Amino acid sequence: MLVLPKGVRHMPAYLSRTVQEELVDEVRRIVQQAPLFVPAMPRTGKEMSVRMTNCGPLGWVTDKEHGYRYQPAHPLTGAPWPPIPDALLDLWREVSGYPHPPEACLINFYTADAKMGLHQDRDETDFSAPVVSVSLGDDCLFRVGQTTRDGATKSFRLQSGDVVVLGGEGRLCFHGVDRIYPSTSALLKNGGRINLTLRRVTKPAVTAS
Ligand SMILES: O=C(O)CCC(=O)C(=O)O
Ligand SMILES: [Fe+2]
Repeated sequence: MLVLPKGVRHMPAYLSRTVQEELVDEVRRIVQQAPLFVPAMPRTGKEMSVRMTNCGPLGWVTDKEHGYRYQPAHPLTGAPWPPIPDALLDLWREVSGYPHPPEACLINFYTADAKMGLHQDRDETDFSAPVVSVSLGDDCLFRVGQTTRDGATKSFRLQSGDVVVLGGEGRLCFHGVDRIYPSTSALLKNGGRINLTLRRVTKPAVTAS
């Protein structure tokens, strides 16, 4: 049995094929309004291999000049990001254990040769909310480590419809995508993998009771 760090949950086949197809349709609609952009690393300007867009009140972006950040508008069009689809808000309510909605949904698109290096998700101010991530399309080899970069890592395959939650002690675990397995899913007509990552960015305002 694969034992994951505390707070890291892998839920295989969590989403039905019907819900996966609905989400792909939603992503198509989002990409029409908020086109995929090429993220670049801070300072070096080195381009990442994934293509990205977002939905939600905030979107995660990165470029050479200003680095990793969240902003309410698309970096190329300046338009607000489209709303997060209800199916994803439902998923967040089911699995997050967090009483406030997510603010950002990063949409990563991987072609057959794309990957994502080991990193922590730490551009948010509220780490008490988990990161909830959905896989659609081709399988990938996902790697999860500890909260330090040199900690031991475990690798496992993510398939279309799988959900991963990084929460609690696992919220800041290093993770990345080592490779895509081409032609392992028929969900996306032209192949590739879509990853949807839901995050709470800001601490909710304290309301008087
Ligand atoms: O594609 C994935 O499964 C992970 C994506 C990710 O870690 C991120 O966007 O921060
Ligand atoms: Fe991440």
